[in-house]
Amino acid sequence: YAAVSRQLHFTEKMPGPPLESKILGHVEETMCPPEDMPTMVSARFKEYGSLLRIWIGGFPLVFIEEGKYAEVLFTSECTEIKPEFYRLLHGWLGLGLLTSSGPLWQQRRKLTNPAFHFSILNDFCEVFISNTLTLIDQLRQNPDGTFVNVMTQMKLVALDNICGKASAMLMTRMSKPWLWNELLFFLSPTGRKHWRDLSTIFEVTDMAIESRRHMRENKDNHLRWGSEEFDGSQKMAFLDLLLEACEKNSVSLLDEDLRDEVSTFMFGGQHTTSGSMGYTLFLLGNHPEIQEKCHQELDDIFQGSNRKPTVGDLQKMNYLEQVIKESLRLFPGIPLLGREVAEDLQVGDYTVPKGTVLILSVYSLHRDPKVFPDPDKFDPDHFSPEKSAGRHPYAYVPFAPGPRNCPGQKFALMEVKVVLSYILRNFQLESEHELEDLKISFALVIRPQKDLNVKFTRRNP
Ligand code: HEM
Repeated sequence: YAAVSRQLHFTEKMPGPPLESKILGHVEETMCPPEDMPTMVSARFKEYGSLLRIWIGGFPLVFIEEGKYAEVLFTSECTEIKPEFYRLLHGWLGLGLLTSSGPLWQQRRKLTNPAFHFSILNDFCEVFISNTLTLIDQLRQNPDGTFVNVMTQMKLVALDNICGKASAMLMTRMSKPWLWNELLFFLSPTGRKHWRDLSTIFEVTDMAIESRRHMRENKDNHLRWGSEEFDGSQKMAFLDLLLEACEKNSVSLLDEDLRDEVSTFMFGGQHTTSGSMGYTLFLLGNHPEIQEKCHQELDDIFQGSNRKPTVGDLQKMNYLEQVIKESLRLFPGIPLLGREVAEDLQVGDYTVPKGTVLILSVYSLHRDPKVFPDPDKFDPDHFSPEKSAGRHPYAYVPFAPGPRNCPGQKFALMEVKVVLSYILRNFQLESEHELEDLKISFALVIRPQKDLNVKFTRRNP
């Protein structure tokens, strides 16, 4: 009670909608369906400014949308804790890297960090290329001139659909406070459906772990990673790092822990990346002049050859990189980032008391007209070297800065570049809908409300 009154004391001073009931708080925000969330959040910031508080079920939430506030959030040592609402993901991601906090998170982060070393990334380039060639073959099977939903097409494995549903469930659950209780949730029809989706996900993750374990046990099966012998290599993908740690007993990892981490990487690595590719294709499909500049850049690099890209080629795709960054600005994979404040924290003129949840709306931050003039326009020049120079370092944070940033960001950028450059070398894109007509929802990831249909017409590289 003392902690709640203290939070009330400090947060009452902040701008925000009037508090009619301290118990229920701002129920309309809680009950807001995911598709109304972007409008609701923007309207609140417009009304109260770039720092505001709301109360939900007796707890304050402080929303922020400006680079200077984001800087405080991500540079403070007391903001490594994931808020209570991440608990709603525990049934799926358990206490994996994304959802855990404290010493457990520190240990796992340290353990998996080497999996993102640049030498590992370079090895992955080949994997991306071979998957993309399959995708290009699939796209070629669509007759020229038919529209394809790019979000479905970019989901390179069917499982991603289920991951999408499981993540959307988090928002549905957040909008129905009676489903926050685990027992009530799992007794409800929505909860039972969620469990069925999760068991499919778990079947696949368990299979992946088992088959990798089996491969490791049969070292004579010529299993190689990159160019080095598998068991003598320092270059290991993340699952190998975890399995090796289990074999050497250097950390204690139960089968459930392995499953949590595999699910976390599957969710973190797949859904966000396929989303970024889908939005970028859609945006290029309704901006022919920008698409033409990408074609030009790629034609200059490949000179009419259909050879595979090298890591060096990818580094030369500067304009395509600007396009990808701009697409992540407009549609950041994770639109809202939450952190619990472990100590009182001074944010601007206000003290955010210990235990309060701070939520950065990355979506609103990235559309700040003071930083990105004409913020709703798709303009890759926002990321030209000249325009990027001197920009507030926390004005653009699609991968979240600070100690809990995305470990897979380089991996993701490389994957997106490989896939998009291949598609652009082979096809001309045309989107069915205009950018202005695109409505999005805030699930755990950002989702389009309608299919993003794009026409792929073959072109000669
Ligand atoms: C365009 C693609 C991606 C975007 C936009 C993205 C974005 C993010 C963001 C914003 C966070 C912070 C989440 C939070 O604090 O709640 C995060 C965390 C994370 N991401 Fe990514 N991500 C992408 C791709 C990837 C990939 C490819 C992987 C793995 C291969 C990955 C693995 C993770 C993990 C494990 C975390 C949790 C890190 C921690 O809490 O220590 N992500 N990502």
